[in-house]
Amino acid sequence: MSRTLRIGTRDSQLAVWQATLVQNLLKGQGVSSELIYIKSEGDIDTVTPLYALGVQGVFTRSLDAALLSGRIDIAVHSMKDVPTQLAQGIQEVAVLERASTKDIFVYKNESDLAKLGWVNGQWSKVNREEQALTIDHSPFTIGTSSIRRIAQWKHRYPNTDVENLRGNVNTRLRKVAESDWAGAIFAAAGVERIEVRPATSVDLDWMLPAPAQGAIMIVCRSEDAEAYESVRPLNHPETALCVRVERDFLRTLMGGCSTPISALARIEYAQVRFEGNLCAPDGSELVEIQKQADIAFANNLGVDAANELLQNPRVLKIVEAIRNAKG
Ligand SMILES: NCc1[nH]cc(CCC(=O)O)c1CC(=O)O
Repeated sequence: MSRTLRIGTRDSQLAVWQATLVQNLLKGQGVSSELIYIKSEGDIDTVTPLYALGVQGVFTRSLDAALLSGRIDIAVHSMKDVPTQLAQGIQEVAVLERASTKDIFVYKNESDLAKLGWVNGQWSKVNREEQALTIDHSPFTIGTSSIRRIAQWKHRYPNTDVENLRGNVNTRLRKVAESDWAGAIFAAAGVERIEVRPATSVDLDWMLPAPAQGAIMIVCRSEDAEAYESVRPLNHPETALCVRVERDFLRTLMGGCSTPISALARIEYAQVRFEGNLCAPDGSELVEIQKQADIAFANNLGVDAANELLQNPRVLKIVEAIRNAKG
């Protein structure tokens, strides 16, 4: 293809890193491209918690508009920020091989880790009631604006105060460093890609990530067959399958991003192993599910897991609580 593809990206360091990766991969396929920077609503308002911005796709809508108006040919997204329902006229082209899916806790004082149950380099089982006692009377504050992280954290550690923490990865790292909080939660993929993961951090193995966390998605206009053909070879089928299962789970339970719904699918020995959960926004309830299927039969795994959960009256109550919290 002789055309130079215009790659739309947000201008945060992480977004540019991801778009440059795509540019380099395309170059390897003999496809030339240039980066076009587009500001998103999520970058302009860096104060309001994401779940309170009230619209879906705060990081993706201006890139969608740039695609549809022909200013750019493809857009590169952190896939977990992309609404499960793509905008009309836009299609998924490729999902790159996934990086770490984990959430991590960036802490200030090592002594706080023991209170959280991190003993001898691993997470011990904690019991909500015992935990309530452990960090009772010593105010324990963490930073995050993710309703999903807040709910899972508070489910495990009920006596935590959570402070709003918005902005791109670098801004958030600086805010934590300047705060008097115990620490804050980040996606490992984000801090590892741009090589700013602090040594004072631990993987939150007990927390399930956002659907599609750690995956990069490339989209183009639905009718742009040429862009599709050029970019499609970058697709990593195993990652694409796993993130589709995770997003099916989210969409079937209740469409929308920034909900306290988590999901992770992994391929091991030709099996897709799926884990998902949903939480009441205040962390008081958590219901989880695990399911697996042979790769060849895994297409409906996310939908099936969600439908199985929806048979449970506790789940229906949580879904209701999530809807009301968003009201
Ligand atoms: N919502 C912001 C966002 N979108 C993607 C990432 C990190 C990279 C990824 O998870 O793919 C982050 C930062 C974070 O959650 O700490």
